[in-house]
Amino acid sequence: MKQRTKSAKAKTGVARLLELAGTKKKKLIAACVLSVLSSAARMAMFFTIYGVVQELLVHYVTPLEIDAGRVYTLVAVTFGAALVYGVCAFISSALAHGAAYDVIYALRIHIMNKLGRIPSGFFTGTTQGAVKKVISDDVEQIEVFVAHHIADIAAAIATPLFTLLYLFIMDWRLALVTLIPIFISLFILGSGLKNPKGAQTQIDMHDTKERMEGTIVEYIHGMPVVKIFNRTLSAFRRFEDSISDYVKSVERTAYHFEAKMGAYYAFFGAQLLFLIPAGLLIAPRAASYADFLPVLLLFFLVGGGLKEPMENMMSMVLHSKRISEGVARIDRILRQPELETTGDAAPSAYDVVFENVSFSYGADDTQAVKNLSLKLDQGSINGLVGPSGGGKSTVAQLLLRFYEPQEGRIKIGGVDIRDIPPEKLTTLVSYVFQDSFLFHDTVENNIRMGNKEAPREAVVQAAMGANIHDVIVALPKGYDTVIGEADAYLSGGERQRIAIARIFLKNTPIVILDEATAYADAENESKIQQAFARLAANKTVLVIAHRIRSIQNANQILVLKQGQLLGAGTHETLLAGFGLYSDMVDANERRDRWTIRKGAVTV
Ligand SMILES: Nc1ncnc2c1ncn2[C@@H]1O[C@H](COP(=O)(O)OP(=O)(O)OP(=O)(O)O)[C@@H](O)[C@H]1O
Repeated sequence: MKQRTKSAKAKTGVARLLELAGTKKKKLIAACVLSVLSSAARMAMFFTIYGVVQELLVHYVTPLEIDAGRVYTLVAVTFGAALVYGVCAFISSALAHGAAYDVIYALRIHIMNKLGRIPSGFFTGTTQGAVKKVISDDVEQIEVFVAHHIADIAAAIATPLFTLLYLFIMDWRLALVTLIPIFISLFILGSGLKNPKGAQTQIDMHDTKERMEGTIVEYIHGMPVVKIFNRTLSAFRRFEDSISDYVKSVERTAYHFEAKMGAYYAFFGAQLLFLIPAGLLIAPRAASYADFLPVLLLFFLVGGGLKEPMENMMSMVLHSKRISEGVARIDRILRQPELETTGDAAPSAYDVVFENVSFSYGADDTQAVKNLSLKLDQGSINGLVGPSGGGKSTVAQLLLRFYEPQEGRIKIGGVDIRDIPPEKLTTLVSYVFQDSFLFHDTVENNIRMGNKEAPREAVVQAAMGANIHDVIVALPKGYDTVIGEADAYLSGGERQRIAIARIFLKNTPIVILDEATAYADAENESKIQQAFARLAANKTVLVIAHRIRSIQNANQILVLKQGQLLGAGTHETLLAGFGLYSDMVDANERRDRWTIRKGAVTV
């Protein structure tokens, strides 16, 4: 495994892409061989046609001497070559496409598996967008490359090589003349691509395109906020500006390459321009006009035939930079450090201990948790309170190993969580997020996320425990209703109760509830509170709470400020002896007394 990572590090660009495509090499090699064969058959047609033309021209004054047998054979071979060309091109393309889809399927699964092993803290808002781009766009680019370019390259190298060899044998002078426009056009293209200004215009074009795509996604996501604040026009202006920036960068690139690309295309197909004068010069010196004319015609024909494979090669070279960037982005994910597990322990007790834990999100960030030590007894309910930004969510995420602390240890039942395999840890700790994500799937499958093997009855029991069963059965298709489809609208509190049902079904001995009542209305809140009370029975529970009311009966309340534990105790002991806590309680009570009367907020 280590060796694989080492060799993976050594390769970049197309070489790395081929490595990623590794398992499909046989199909790809077969596709390349068939592509070369189809190209060879295509070129062979030019030579057989040349044979026919030669036969007819040599005997144009004595038609009776035409070797009909040779002509028929050549015509038959031409048809045969056309057939070989068609069949080989078809099978080669089918194999390359098959390999490409296999490769991108395997690659997407590989990336998804890897994502499962990366600490969850990796997935912030920004990385989510980047990961989405890698899995959809970059992997898709690879499909285009594998399906279309790899086999083309084989043909693009083999066909001109063999053809030119044959042409040199036929007439080396005309062969050299055939090469002149190709070399001139390649030189023009190369100088255009190498020019730093040209390279910069291309980079700008890609950057502005990415910015435009980002703005489009942001604009659509932020549409409700834009509307609420009536910022449609200004938001739209930003969106419009990003499109116009992109258009301008495309224009700049087009202007920069205009003359060069024009010259490139003009020369690339300009064999006749050079062959006609060369032919006129050589013809008078040829041994026989009837012998030379078919050769010249052959060069006319084949010169054009050389164009396509070489153009494919050019297009591959032009695309290879984008492919390299995409492969580098895929590798950035594949090379993310994974959660390291140092043991295979399974704790038999479920108390939680933080021992001198310190953590900061980045090297330059201040510590979100500072030398924190705390204990949650098995089967106890613990409230975690403190000012916003105090580190409450960070503590919960450290217990889930979303991040690794830089110092200290976290233990469950006396076992360091680094010694517990991640798949085991998820069976010990569950987390009800503030904003739980529901998949576009049936209600039943969404609850079953908690336990894939659970029978329908267990799913229903869990929904009952979470106080959501009645809402589910009232949906158009009950438990089979697909969440998010027409007539299957669920309120925020209802969605949260579905998330709680998941945790019921998962039935872990340790549960973290993150401000789960923050958005609920009074009715929802009491239903959620009941659900929590049932869920918490006999479990070690950590409630991250903004409402002191919801945790004032907890066995222990922990007060966290700027990442430090400032106090721990019951509601009563903290109230009696800890100023910050009583201030928080006062503030909470004032907030809970708020009423809105006749449009005025009174305290
Ligand atoms: N992904 C992150 N990257 C960098 N810093 C972060 C990240 N998440 C949180 N922080 C910082 O860590 C500190 C603690 O944040 P945390 O979310 O744990 O506090 P909190 O007490 O849960 O806040 P709140 O009650 O507002 O949810 C804050 O200064 C915050 O800005």
